[in-house]
Amino acid sequence: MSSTADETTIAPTTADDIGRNLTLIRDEIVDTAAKINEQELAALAAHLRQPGQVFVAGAGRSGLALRMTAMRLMHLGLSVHVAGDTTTPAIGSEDLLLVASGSGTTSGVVKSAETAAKAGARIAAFTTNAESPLAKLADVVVIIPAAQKTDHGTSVSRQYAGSLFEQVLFLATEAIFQSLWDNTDEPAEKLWLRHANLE
Ligand SMILES: O=C([C@H](O)CO)[C@H](O)[C@H](O)COP(=O)(O)O
Repeated sequence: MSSTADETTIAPTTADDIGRNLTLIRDEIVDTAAKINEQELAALAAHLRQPGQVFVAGAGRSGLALRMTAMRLMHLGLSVHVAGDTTTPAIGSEDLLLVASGSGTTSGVVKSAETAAKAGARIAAFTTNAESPLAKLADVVVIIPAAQKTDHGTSVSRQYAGSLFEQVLFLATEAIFQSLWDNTDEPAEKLWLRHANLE
């Protein structure tokens, strides 16, 4: 047994534990990804093809998933910024805010969407909740039918908090990137020229 600083006791973890949970997580991801409306994803992809810069915004792990998306969109040649980064400029009326929030209620994220809307920018949102304040602000919404972060003990997912949303969010944006890329003539070598050379 080991204990963490606040006295949570963690019993030894076996290979069986890990295998069972790999299967659980894989199956939840497959089931949830299959339930996404592909027309919604295509509508969001269409917004990414329009002129203008792309700004991504999300809190916590939702925001981290969108940071990965931002890198791929940059590889495709789009002008992409992450909300909150030091060099991120103001969003304008030509631009797109790509935003993700499982709950659709996280205050900083909703505030970003309100600001983008006031600036006349388009808003594309990923959320679990079609009735959320975030969804209501968005021009295009992709519903990921996963648990929200405070849906403890729900039948939708046995994983902790918003993990399933965040995992499927990542896959959904990977599918969008792959589809956009498929519809270019650009080989991987050309995209790679855009990858950071200061890392
Ligand atoms: O980091 C997160 C948390 O660990 C839930 O799994 C969330 O992504 C963060 O709290 C933002 O929440 P949402 O806006 O509801 O995605």
